[in-house]
Amino acid sequence: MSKARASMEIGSDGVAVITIENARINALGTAVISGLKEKYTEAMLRDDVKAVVLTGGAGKFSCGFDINNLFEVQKTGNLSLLPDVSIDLIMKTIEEAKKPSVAAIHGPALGGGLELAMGCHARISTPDALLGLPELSLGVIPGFGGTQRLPRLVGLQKAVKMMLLPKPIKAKEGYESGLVDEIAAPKDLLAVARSWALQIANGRRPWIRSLDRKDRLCAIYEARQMLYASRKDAERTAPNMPQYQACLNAIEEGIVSGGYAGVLNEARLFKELVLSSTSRSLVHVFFAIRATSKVPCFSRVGQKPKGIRKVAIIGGGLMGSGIATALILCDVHVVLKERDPSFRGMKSVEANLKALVKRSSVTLERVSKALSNLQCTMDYSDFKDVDMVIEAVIENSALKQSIFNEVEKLCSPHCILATTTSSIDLNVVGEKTNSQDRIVGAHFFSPVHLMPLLEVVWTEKTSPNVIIDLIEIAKKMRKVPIVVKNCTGFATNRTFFPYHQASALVLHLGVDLYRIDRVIKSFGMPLGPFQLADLVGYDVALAAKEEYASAFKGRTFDTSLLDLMKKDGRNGKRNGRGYYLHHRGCRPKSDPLVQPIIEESRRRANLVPSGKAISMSDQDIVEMIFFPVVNEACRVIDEGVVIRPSDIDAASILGMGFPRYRGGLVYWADTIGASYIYSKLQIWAAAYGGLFAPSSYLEERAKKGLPLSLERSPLQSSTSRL
Ligand SMILES: C[C@H](O)CC(=O)SCCNC(=O)CCNC(=O)[C@H](O)C(C)(C)COP(=O)(O)OP(=O)(O)OC[C@H]1O[C@@H](n2cnc3c(N)ncnc32)[C@H](O)[C@@H]1OP(=O)(O)O
Repeated sequence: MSKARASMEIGSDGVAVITIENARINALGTAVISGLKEKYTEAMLRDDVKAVVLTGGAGKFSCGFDINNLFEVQKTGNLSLLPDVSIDLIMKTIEEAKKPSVAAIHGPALGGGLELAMGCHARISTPDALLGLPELSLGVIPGFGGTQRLPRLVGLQKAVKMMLLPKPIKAKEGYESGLVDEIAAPKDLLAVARSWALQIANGRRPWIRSLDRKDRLCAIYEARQMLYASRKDAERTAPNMPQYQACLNAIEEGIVSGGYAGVLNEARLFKELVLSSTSRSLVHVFFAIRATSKVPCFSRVGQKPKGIRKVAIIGGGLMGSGIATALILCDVHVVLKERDPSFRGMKSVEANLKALVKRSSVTLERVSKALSNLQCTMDYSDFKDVDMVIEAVIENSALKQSIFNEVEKLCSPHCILATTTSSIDLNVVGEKTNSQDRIVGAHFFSPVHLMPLLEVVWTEKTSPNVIIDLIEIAKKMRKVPIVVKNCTGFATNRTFFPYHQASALVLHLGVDLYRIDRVIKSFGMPLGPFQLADLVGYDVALAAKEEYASAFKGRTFDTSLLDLMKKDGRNGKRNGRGYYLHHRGCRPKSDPLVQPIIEESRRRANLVPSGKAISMSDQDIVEMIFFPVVNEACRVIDEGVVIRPSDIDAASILGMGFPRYRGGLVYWADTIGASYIYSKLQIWAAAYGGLFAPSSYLEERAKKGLPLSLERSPLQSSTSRL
């Protein structure tokens, strides 16, 4: 790994090329920032330098301020660890310098990286460049002048969109919106940038300081109207995220009081936000998500993935067709085996792709390329040269066993045998094969082509090579892989099974169903538990309930609610009648006719013999529903089902929709404290039984005053092999 620094090369044309160099992504850490300051100062002093080209090494411009530094500031609370980049480096040293700078951008120019480029007097970019200000996703706002320069370069509307929906744009869009001045082929990038720099120095092109520009800004009253609308939108779509309103305030201040005042105000707001709980949570999530694929045993032995190019999928149902869609979109050749000659799976893949085009997630060109990777079949003749088979048939152990028994004979001895089961023991699935070392679980979340999580499930017999290959393919599919040990429900579903049970219990204590959904939604979940149950369907919920009841005896809450709902002809969204009434194209509506069913279920459960509803605050509801979930997460950690506690944070956000700004389930629990959670669970366990019984891990952490997220040392860990 190269040293973090800025290097400088001075050409005979009088152009100094200053290059940001920091590992793979050129993060702007303190060494790079002081290096840039030093090289710029030298370039300004030297008579043989007429102009500067600023670029990044290793095919990337810069992915922004080093997030490790943000974390350090949050950990210590020491704001003086933040270097003065905005005023000292970008404004005074680059933008107001006596020699012009041109940014030569390739690869990502994100956050502080793009802000550096906007401080230059022109920007040349290769077509592959990615330009964006994703700071809001870290709970802060752009802090190197981005809230001021971007609107001045691309106009207010575009700038607000780029900051609030922090999805980077490509060079072409950057050029069309005025952010990029010219697009150059990678081989010509430096030459074109040099030529621009010299032309600006010679007065043959305008010397433009972005912060001084006014031509792209609209009148103040118009800007205020636009920002007001964005504020209203953000109040709805990003509640509990102060960075959205702060960003809009920062932009407005710059429009009203001018760029310099805007930059000063932005720096002040940035510092406030860095120390906010939202930013701390989001920075934690940034690292938690990236940590999931770091599996200690692989780094120890240095295993490398073999590369999966061709995959066979058995079953073209919802799961199989979703996996096929995701794979062909990342250029993996897929053989989709179906039983039905009408190839319904193929039609579902086409429908998935069509929906993605409608959402503007993919282009038609990409769709036709993806479809050329798909081959449909009804037999196993094309399985000989596949690198991996993914079985995606119904949850039936005998069927799965016979499939793998057959497939084992047809495929190469190195072919990975993956099952999508969410409930059957992997050892049982592979029982009829001689290839238990190649059997692995690929637990996708539905809809597969949209959901970002993949649980990679291993047994004692799974070979580490197989796991590393699955991690690799997950990353290729742009999914976050979480490596989990084989157990009922794996990590995510198992952790969240008490969520539904506790919600039902709260309902049976007399709390209104729709209130529970409202409270949980305002906590930040995308849907309340009962609306979710309608969406998933009752058969799935009933099957899961049975499974958990037998796997985790004495820890479940038994009610007849779902049976009564089904008896009344209700099956959730599937037939339009559940806890809610579902009509196509309309929001789900509460249904008063559900109340007698609930009453009957309450009567049977007899949790409150007096029949008088227990009075609960919104906080009580949240705690009673989520603390048992935290408790189960403790067991999952303790049993070594996940590699590290933060894997649960990533899984809870990506698989279950736990609010990202709360940092994930375990992180959130630690903000409350193990001992409080433990004491609450003890009280509820005494009153309502095993669903709430505190786990030994929680008890230990509570009594020792330790956070739940504190990792055990490897020697103490109960993780057996990974
Ligand atoms: C003051 C300023 O306004 C504030 C800022 O600039 S805040 C920073 C704003 N920038 C960002 O948010 C960019 C964040 N990074 C990304 O979006 C993506 O990492 C990327 C598009 C650059 C690359 O994506 P991808 O190729 O999938 O690789 P990814 O796994 O995400 O990252 C590779 C490594 O770079 C690290 N990394 C990425 N951006 C980083 C950053 N800005 N600081 C520190 N590390 C960073 C990741 O942690 C990861 O490290 P690891 O290998 O040890 O896990």
